Amino acid sequence: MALLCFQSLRMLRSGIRCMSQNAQLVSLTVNDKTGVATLSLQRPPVNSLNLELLTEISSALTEATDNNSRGLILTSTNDGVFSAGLDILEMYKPNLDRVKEFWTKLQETWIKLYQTAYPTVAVINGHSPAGGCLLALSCEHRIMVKNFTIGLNETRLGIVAPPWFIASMVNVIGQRQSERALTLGHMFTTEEAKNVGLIDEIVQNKAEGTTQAEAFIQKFAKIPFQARSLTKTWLRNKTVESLVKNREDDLNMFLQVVTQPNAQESLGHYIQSLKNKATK
Ligand SMILES: CCCCC/C=C\CCC/C=C/CC(=O)SCCNC(=O)CCNC(=O)[C@H](O)C(C)(C)COP(=O)(O)OP(=O)(O)OC[C@H]1O[C@@H](n2cnc3c(N)ncnc32)[C@H](O)[C@@H]1OP(=O)(O)O
Repeated sequence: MALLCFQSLRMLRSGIRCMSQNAQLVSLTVNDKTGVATLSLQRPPVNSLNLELLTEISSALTEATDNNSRGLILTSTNDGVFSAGLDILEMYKPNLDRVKEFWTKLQETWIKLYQTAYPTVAVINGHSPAGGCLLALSCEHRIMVKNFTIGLNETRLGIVAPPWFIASMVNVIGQRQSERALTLGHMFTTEEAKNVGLIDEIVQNKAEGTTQAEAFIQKFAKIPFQARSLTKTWLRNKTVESLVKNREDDLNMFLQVVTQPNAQESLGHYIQSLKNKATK
């Protein structure tokens, strides 16, 4: 409690204000001087995206809009893992009602993040496989700390990246590079990701990443907000519409693929291999 008060006091002095008071799995703060919001994922141990975390991310994105944020930095409180992607336990031997809600919330969160009116920057301060990579790809600018990995590795798990995951990558690195990366399930090192254009900047640490992210958002200070946001909407509309118009089909396809016995078997082996690795 004392620590909380001390932290709040320190944040107030530096002009950082806490939003999302009820959130537990994310923190949302805003810098009152710049109007830039920071959304930090904080679901230990690896920010895997379960229904509850997705719900909090989605609410925080709306709150940043309602608060007229000038920009948003997406990052993790865990220096080591940005996000481990979708929580595999949501997809393994799933409860049907819950897994439907989970996928629908994932769709909603992606649509919101992909279309925010404000500029978005991912400060990728750790590994970022699969759904973690999707979050980063949905931002407008990606800054990554050295010595980590990022990519859409679904095929390695025996599952398939849905078309909107694929489109998010194609829009950033193009068809040829995406085809190679996705079919192999390749995880790029920070250096490789920079070379292929998957990320825009390499930094030494999160603090440097945050400074660079603020500088990126500051570039838009003199660009009229609505002109910018409408341009972004039109640039991204085709990609988003392809999901918006087919959400039910996408959900059904996901349920069909993920409940296949061979997909369940692959997920089961994968969970076990992660557990074995963790206990070594
Ligand atoms: C139109 C429709 C098309 C069809 C759709 C069909 C199919 C569905 C497509 C679904 C798409 C899925 C995308 C995904 O995001 S799948 C998830 C992919 N994620 C991964 O492969 C990452 C796995 N994790 C790791 O590689 C590592 O954990 C790490 C992120 C590099 C971090 O390493 P480290 O810090 O060393 O941590 P540990 O490995 O020791 O893990 C700690 C702890 O966390 C558990 N865990 C890790 N990742 C996940 C996860 N994604 N979900 C749930 N749990 C995870 C791990 O098991 C350890 O647990 P214990 O402490 O209990 O042992």
